[in-house]
Amino acid sequence: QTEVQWWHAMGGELGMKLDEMVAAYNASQSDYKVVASFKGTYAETMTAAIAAFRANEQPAIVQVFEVGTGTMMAAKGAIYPVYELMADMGEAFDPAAFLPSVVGYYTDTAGNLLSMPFNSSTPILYYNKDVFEKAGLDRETPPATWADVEAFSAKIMESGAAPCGFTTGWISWIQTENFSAWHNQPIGTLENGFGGLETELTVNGPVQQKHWENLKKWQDSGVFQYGGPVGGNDAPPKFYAQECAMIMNSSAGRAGVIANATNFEVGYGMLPYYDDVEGAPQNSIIGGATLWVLQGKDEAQYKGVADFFSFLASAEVQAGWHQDTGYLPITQAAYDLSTEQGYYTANPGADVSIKQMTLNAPTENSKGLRFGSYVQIRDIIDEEFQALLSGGKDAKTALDALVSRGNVLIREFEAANK
Ligand SMILES: O=P(O)(O)OC[C@H](O)CO
Repeated sequence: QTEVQWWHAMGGELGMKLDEMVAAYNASQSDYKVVASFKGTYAETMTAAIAAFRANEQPAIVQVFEVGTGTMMAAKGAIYPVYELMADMGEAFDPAAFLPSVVGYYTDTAGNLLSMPFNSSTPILYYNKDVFEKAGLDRETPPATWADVEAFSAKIMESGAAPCGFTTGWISWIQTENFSAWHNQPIGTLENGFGGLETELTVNGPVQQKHWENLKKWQDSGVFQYGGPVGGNDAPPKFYAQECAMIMNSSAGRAGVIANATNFEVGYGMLPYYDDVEGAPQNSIIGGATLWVLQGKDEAQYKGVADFFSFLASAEVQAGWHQDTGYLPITQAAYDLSTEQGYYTANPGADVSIKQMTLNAPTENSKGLRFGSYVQIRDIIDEEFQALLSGGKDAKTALDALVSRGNVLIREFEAANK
């Protein structure tokens, strides 16, 4: 039996579902054994894999979050592009089976799919229906606009239904990147970096500035409680404990919500938007991760990888993963099967993520983003946001600093990868 190592970043409920999926694969055949190892956050997993590659101790498969794509694409000698792997191993593979918004994110300029789509998400809004009702709000109506979020939060806090209006995961991914796409504002030049390495960040526009200003104002008045840096991992507990009535988080937060929000009813809504911004709401962009194959393994292992990828992409497995976790159904077949199985009818709100992703045809501001060194730029976003919250900088100064510090990293990346 050939062992195939897979390093991943799925903790908590997501990790348990992943382990179940791997066990099902291992039980389904006897040639290969996939060994899944949890390596921490997305950033930690990626750093660990890069270090392991240098020491020739890399796994065959590593899960890398969407913002690591630029870095992985540039690491040419280290990666085994998935389209090449599947062809070399004689494994049938049709990239057209995946949704265009997912494939487009991981395709090179020649149209080749470089990494294996696996867990794509998009951020949505979750709210506490019971708290809404206690506050005299309609329990079936989530806020549509940021003005609604503010007004609903005031009612919730004044009535004593909950001490905080809302919290959020990922200031970078949700309140900056997706916020920009949702309002049809550019994150950077050259189609948010898809058009080439000579790109620059432009995420300090007036719309983003107004939003960061508001987040600071809402933090000061208690309407908003920050979910903490590193992905906003402190946000879900505030929602589960009914401290904050609303949370904006990954659609894949659904698994955690179902497991932990057991004594109140949860409603689902799209991300709020500012209704005075032309073109909003546009569409949200994907997050989550894909599976990258690393060089340096023998053919038997790569055959195992190819076989495992076919298993992961099958309609049954993808539909199960989507339904269990809240990740998007990344193939049309997984969506059709979920529909046929009655999943969306039985779980109202479970399709909010899909509706939001496909609300409008993507513009060059809302296809996603691709910048070099973006993992480090994410850290800069967190740092500048902290500086804003602590009162050290105003929104304009923080966003301007984010852009100029980020652009230095992008220039260095461009110089190193020309
Ligand atoms: O928590 P996930 O897997 O939905 O990913 C969120 C972000 O996209 C990570 O960059």
